[in-house]
Amino acid sequence: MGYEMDNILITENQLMQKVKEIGTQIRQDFQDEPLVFIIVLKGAFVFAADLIRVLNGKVMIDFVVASSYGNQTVTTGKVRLLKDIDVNITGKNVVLVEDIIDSGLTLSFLKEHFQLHKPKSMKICTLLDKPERRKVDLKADYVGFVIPDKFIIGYGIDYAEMYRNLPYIATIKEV
Ligand SMILES: O=P(O)(O)OC[C@H]1O[C@H](OP(=O)(O)OP(=O)(O)O)[C@H](O)[C@@H]1O
Ligand code: HPA
Ligand SMILES: [Mg+2]
Repeated sequence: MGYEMDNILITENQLMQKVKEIGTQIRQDFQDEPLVFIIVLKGAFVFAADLIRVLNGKVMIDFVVASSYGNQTVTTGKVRLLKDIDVNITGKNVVLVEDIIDSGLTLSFLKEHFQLHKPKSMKICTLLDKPERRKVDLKADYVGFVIPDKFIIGYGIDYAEMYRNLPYIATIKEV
């Protein structure tokens, strides 16, 4: 038993349009204040690469690597922080950039982790939100698309490390 791509859920054009909208909104909210984007790898790398290029003004970026799914379609429940940030975020406006919030465990772990650094503000920006599967109470400040309870792939997001290269978001089916 395995999985393969099923239907396209969000097209390349829809993604581009939404990324522009989110970028405009963030800049409007912070005006000309400098921002630090913390990008949650691996999944958020494609979304973040597009997002930072539609954002005007001063933007610093850094990366964390967090993993909790492995080769499964359900969370292991254990978030492993494989790489932490290098930049100093104390007193800075921070935006955590994620590809998807599903159970919410990854971001609630990271949010708590970064609050210890005492940033000036911390916002959560996610391309996709799957609220039906939440295990912890977590809300994002910027959400691209609210999606149904289906395992998705593409645009940086994987199943067992595959499919990150797809330019769209698709569902998978069991075969
Ligand atoms: O809300 P949650 O249930 O925690 O799920 C969301 C997280 O799961 C995925 O990461 P994953 O652990 O698959 O690592 P990856 O980014 O390297 O694919 C995704 O990129 C998010 O970081
Ligand atoms: O739907 C998903 N697809 C891929 N990775 C994920 N991590 C959390 N939810 C998902
Ligand atoms: Mg993954």
